Amino acid sequence: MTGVLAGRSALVTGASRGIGRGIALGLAAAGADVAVNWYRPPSPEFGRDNGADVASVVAEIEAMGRRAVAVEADVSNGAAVRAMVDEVVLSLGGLDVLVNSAGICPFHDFLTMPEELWDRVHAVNLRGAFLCSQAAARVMVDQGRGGRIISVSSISALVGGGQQAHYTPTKAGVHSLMQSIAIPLGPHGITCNSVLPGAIGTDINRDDWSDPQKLAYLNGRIPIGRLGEPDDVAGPVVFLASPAARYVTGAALLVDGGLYVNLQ
Ligand SMILES: NC(=O)C1=CN([C@@H]2O[C@H](COP(=O)(O)OP(=O)(O)OC[C@H]3O[C@@H](n4cnc5c(N)ncnc54)[C@H](OP(=O)(O)O)[C@@H]3O)[C@@H](O)[C@H]2O)C=CC1
Ligand SMILES: C[C@H](O)[C@@H]1OC(=O)[C@H](O)[C@@H]1O
Repeated sequence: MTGVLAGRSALVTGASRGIGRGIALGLAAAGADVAVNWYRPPSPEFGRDNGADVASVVAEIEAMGRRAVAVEADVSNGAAVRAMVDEVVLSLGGLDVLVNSAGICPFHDFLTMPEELWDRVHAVNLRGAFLCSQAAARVMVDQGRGGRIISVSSISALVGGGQQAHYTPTKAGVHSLMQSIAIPLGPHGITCNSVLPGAIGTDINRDDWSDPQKLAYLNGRIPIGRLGEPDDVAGPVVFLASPAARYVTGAALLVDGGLYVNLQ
């Protein structure tokens, strides 16, 4: 879908690596200028500093002839999110597409799960999607030319995970958020949808999938015959961002190679 997003400005959260990075590159390949969100943790115990990763994403987008800007913000922090959106509008001249991709999933047993971990996963995954969607929607409404809000939910919105009692409710919540905000934003020409990726190889599941048995099990359940890659998610997101999807709102699109339907 080369060029379908020419003249559009997009913000992708959590775009320093993984699925968000793939989406940022996909939107740029379709013609959009892209703001690349990343998060610098306050100290190493909260994660690594991925400043170098985000610089390489910006460079790749610029090499396609598109404008790109790196915007640092913790998506769970309302003031930081609103400042980020202001910065995007200043840098790119507006905002037409928001993709909520930032997310965390520190696997943990349910019985010993600390409240703080539950709160942090909800803050980044669900509160972050709310804050970014609200800030972006305010700009889109003021601009008066419609817009697109697309959230990366998950197959985990539909099924459980034994080590993911904190995570799966956030992914169900993210899709539910898109359904609810599709209603007030529809009259402004802003569509709100979610994509539900299945098993996509990124840093988020690197440790979990280091177990060869688990990897073989997952591979065996996917009718398409392989795990997903970030670029597999980018195509459906570009579609939802494109004029072709103008009448699609409040929808959820599984992007899982058939994993969900393959019970036996
Ligand atoms: N991989 C999979 O199988 C699936 C993933 N998903 C979802 O896809 C999304 C992306 O995950 P994936 O690419 O796999 O994971 P990665 O761990 O590779 O990437 C996570 C991204 O989120 C960013 N991030 C984390 N915390 C924050 C924060 N507080 N503020 C801003 N950005 C933050 C990271 O930024 P930084 O580099 O700066 O730390 C990074 O760019 C998540 O929402 C996840 O739930 C859904 C279904 C399947
Ligand atoms: C992090 C997991 O491996 C991954 O995230 C999801 O949302 C998928 O359902 C997988 O569980």
